[in-house]
Amino acid sequence: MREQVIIWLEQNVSQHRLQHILGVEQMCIDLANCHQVNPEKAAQAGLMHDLAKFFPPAQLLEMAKQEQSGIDPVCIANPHLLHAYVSAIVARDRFGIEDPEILSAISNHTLGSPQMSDLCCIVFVADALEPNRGNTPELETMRRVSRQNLYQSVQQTCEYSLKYLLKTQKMIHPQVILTRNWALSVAKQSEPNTD
Ligand SMILES: Nc1ncnc2c1ncn2[C@@H]1O[C@H](COP(=O)(O)OP(=O)(O)O)[C@@H](O)[C@H]1O
Repeated sequence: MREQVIIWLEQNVSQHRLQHILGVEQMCIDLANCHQVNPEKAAQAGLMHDLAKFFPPAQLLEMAKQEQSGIDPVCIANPHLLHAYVSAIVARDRFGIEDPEILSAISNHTLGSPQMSDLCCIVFVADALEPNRGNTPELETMRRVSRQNLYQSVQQTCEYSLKYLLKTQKMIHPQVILTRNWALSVAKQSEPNTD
């Protein structure tokens, strides 16, 4: 299955994106081991999180509309945001993934979601923090936190994304704010992992 997905990715995403995807896959495995999550599921979700990354906007909109009636206005304005949701559709229809936890982790990797599972949290933070994202002090600190407190890591990842969107004057999808508020509220209650 992994080989099949990689062959498909080689034909459907850039080399640069494939390196990112493999970085996410590996970081998902590491974080899953760290936070007692199933590493095979985490690896599959990481490997398939960006299947639709290079689908054109019209295709993303069409595929999303076939699954759900109401596409929200921010996604209509920026259909690229739908690549996470559509990647889950491709994982299901092209690769036969039926596990709702894996499909949900793929679907939520860009915006997150309040009450999301630990598997979802892992893919969400690994997408932002895998090694190919760079080695700034801020990213290094965030990587440390991702091993210690998954919810604090989700909070930081949301804030990192929000800072970027504000700085570059991009439209903000409100779901990331809901995710950030949820993660903030649970972060303090969760036990730090002293690994
Ligand atoms: N809350 C948000 N609102 C609007 N755009 C967002 C939001 N979060 C991420 N994006 C944008 O959506 C695109 C996809 O995000 P992401 O899946 O994290 O992609 P990448 O792996 O390319 O960074 C990026 O251009 C990112 O800036």
